[in-house]
Amino acid sequence: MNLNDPSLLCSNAYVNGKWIAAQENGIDVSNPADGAIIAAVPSLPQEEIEAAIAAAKAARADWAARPAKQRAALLRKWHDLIIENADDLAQILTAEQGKPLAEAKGEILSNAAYLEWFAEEAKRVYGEVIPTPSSDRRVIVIKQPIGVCAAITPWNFPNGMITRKAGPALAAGCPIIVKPASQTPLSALALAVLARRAGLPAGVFQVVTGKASMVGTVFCKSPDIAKISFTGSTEVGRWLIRESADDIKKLSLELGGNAPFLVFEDADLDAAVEGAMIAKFRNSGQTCVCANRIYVHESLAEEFANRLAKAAGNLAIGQGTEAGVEQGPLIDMAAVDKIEAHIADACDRGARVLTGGQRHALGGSWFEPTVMVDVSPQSRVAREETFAPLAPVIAFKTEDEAIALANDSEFGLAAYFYSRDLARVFRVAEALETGMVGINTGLIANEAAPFGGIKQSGLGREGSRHGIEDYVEMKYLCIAGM
Ligand SMILES: NC(=O)C1=CN([C@@H]2O[C@H](COP(=O)(O)OP(=O)(O)OC[C@H]3O[C@@H](n4cnc5c(N)ncnc54)[C@H](OP(=O)(O)O)[C@@H]3O)[C@@H](O)[C@H]2O)C=CC1
Ligand SMILES: O=C(O)CCCC(=O)O
Repeated sequence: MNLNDPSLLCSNAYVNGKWIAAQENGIDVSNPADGAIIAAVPSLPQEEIEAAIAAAKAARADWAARPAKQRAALLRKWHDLIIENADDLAQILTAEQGKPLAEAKGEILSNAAYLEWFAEEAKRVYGEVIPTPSSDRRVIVIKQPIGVCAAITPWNFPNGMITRKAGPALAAGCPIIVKPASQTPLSALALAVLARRAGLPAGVFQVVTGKASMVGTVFCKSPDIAKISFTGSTEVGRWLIRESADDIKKLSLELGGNAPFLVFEDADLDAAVEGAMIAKFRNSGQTCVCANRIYVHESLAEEFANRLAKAAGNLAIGQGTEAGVEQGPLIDMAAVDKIEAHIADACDRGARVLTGGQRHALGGSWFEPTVMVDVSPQSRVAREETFAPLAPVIAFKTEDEAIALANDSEFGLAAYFYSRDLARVFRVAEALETGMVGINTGLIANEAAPFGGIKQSGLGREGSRHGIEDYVEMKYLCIAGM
């Protein structure tokens, strides 16, 4: 890595304003492109996680008491430093995660926007005065920070998932402790370097690294953690609910998706193919809102699949650091095993591979972008999140059938559809059982929008004015004797 500011490549955990170096039992961080070890971060013992919680608890009252404008100014400074250092942050991200540099920089810039957004939103956490049923009383609602928060973040957006959670927490007046994915802690630690540089006080923003189950248990069992925000697998989300049930802890959960992508007979086919390319192959298919199953009206299915296969077959594959590369390696070999299993299962049920279907000649965890047709709706790929570059095309006959297929899932994060019929646009959008719907677009996340799911895809929303509500408690003041 050739960084303008080498101090951003930090392998120390950040607790109470101090850096903690790895001992001999550190966690190796490797580059998925070549397996090379980039760094080792500490596997912190339980006492250090408890120390981080104690530091956050100690910092809480001062942080919450600061005027929102002051908190906003610090968040804004952090945001500006992230933008200034975006090229270095992108190199660190690509080195540990594999995605192309341009995508890495896109992640950094588009998610720094959440810090800016919530810095502005901090000043608008309004209460209410409610007219009462009796004239001698007044009802006032105030909103107060929820308390110390913990965030557990995944490897697919190692930078963005942190700013999305830290932004609203810090804006609302809550200290936050982040436990990044063990595969990608360096982006989190670089953010800590910049948070410190921006002037965020000790204990207000901390990054701990270590064994996930231990850290998760300490967060869940600590009476001093008021809320946990998690992005990752549904399985771990479920575990967090169970583990924190005794304390009735507040949870925001952004879990698995299985996004349907529908193309109706009145769709603009070029636009639909372009949208599917983004919705499916961004981050090599490793996003929770990735199109997982593509339902196309039977009159267009073959044509759509052929065009999609052509576009997918043209994607430039290589090291994320090479200019022009559009698909990096998958995060690890388990991801390769999963896509292979989904392809084999679909083929066993009669599907045809139009492009891809194999490990890429580059070896390692690279996999060819794959498009399949004649996929059975019963296939694993239609029922489980593949989290890899596999686009299965399934034909449908009627709008009702398409909606029923789309909704036939325990997940409800994102859905996409393409149609130029206004009445259908509203009908389908309202019928889809997901928290987010992309209509004639394959890209839906931005800081102004409430990102989140229904069903088993999670709880809470990130972004928009709603995002800060997850980090405040409402208190009702009943004033009598007026
Ligand atoms: N919604 C999304 O954006 C994501 C969805 N996924 C889905 O999950 C699948 C598996 O990916 P995987 O990385 O294993 O996802 P996980 O849910 O296991 O990991 C996400 C985060 O949770 C942490 N974690 C794991 N176990 C625990 C625990 N017991 N207590 C507290 N924290 C825990 C991980 O830490 P550590 O890294 O140290 O194990 C990581 O920081 C993917 O194939 C995909 O389907 C995965 C990532 C993101
Ligand atoms: O995969 C996720 O967990 C978030 C996706 C963010 C985005 O779409 O930019």
